[in-house]
This record gives sequence, C-alpha cells and structure tokens, in this order.
Amino acid sequence: MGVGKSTVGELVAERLGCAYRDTDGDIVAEQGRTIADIFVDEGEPAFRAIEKQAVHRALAGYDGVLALGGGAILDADTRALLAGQPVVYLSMDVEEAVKRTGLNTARPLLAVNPRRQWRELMDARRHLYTEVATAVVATDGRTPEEVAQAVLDALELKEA
Ligand SMILES: Nc1ncnc2c1ncn2[C@@H]1O[C@H](COP(=O)(O)OP(=O)(O)OP(=O)(O)O)[C@@H](O)[C@H]1O
Ligand SMILES: O=C(O)C1=C[C@@H](O)[C@@H](O)[C@H](O)C1
Ligand SMILES: [Mg+2]
Repeated sequence: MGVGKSTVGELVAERLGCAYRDTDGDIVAEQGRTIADIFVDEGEPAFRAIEKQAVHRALAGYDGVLALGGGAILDADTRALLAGQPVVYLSMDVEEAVKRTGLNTARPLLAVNPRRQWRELMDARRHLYTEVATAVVATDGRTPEEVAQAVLDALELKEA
C-alpha cells in the first residue's frame, strides 16, 4: 500500500505507449463508493470477492500495465492467473511506507496504527508477493521516474 503502484504504473505505461489500469479504480467506479466504504459496509471478505472478480475481468485479454490492489495476491486463483505474466513487486521499508501513506484514512487496513499494521501485513504477505513476482524493484530513495526505469530494466523492456 502506498508503494507507488499507481504513480509508477502510469509512468511505465506512458513510456511503453500502452494502456494503464488499476483494479482499485475499477472497483470504485463499478461500486460507486470508496474502498474504505466497502470495507465498513460489508467487511474485508466481501471486498476480497469483489476484488477477485475485478482482477479476473481486468486481466482477460488485456495488454498493458495493470496495478493490483495490495491484497489481491491473497487469493490463490488470482495468484494462479498471474503465473506466466510479467509481475513486478515494488518494495519499500516500513519508514518509507509510513511517510508515503501518512495517516490517510483511504487505506482501511492501515487506519489505526499504520507502522504496526504495515509490519504485520508485510510479515503475512511478503512470501506471496515474492511468489508471484518475476521481478522485485526496491523503491526506497528512488524517485518515481527512477523506479519506472528500474521496472523497464528488470523486465528488459524498451521505451516506445
Ligand atoms: N518513489 C517514490 N518516492 C517518493 N514518493 C512516492 C514514490 N512513489 C510514490 N510516491 C508517493 O507515495 C504516495 C502513494 O503513491 P501511489 O498512490 O502511487 O501508491 P499506490 O501503491 O498506488 O497506493 P495504493 O496502495 O493506495 O493503491 C503518493 O503520495 C505518491 O506521490
Ligand atoms: O493491501 C490491501 O489489502 C489493500 C490495498 C489497497 O490497494 C486496497 O485494495 C485496499 O485498501 C486493501
Ligand atoms: Mg494505487
């Protein structure tokens, strides 16, 4: 969360001259409410079901850069769908995460104690991010432009 998927994803798409899409954005558009509201109204399991459908729809026949929600990889079917695709895991350390997400309540899973919650989420998920990733790109101390270039380098893709 807050690692720069949207910022960097858009830059990478711009450099490749291809489409950019973000499943969190798709969900908000389709549901007509914020992600925080879906969590509050229906709880996390209901959000995950909505998210799973959104990821599957977004990936079907898609050719471009897709930013996934941070928890999408919790679903085994989604992980299977990502197998064979170029998948980048953007990483950062906890202090960078707190700086980037701040106290922003748009991220319900970090709403109470961002530092502790971020550590717990990463301890639970790191192995899944690593499992689905074909490349890991560290974002600490790099500008979004530098991260975008590192992504292109890691995937051995050239600018359009
Ligand atoms: N490399 C970077 N260095 C410093 N700040 C950054 C970097 N990349 C993104 N940011 C900033 O961090 C914040 C979060 O970025 P962004 O919204 O792109 O992340 P995200 O991974 O899409 O988040 P979410 O999990 O909410 O979808 C923004 O304020 C953005 O400007
Ligand atoms: O990491 C997560 O579990 C989340 C990340 C965001 O992209 C949103 O999908 C939502 O806030 C949950
Ligand atoms: Mg985003």
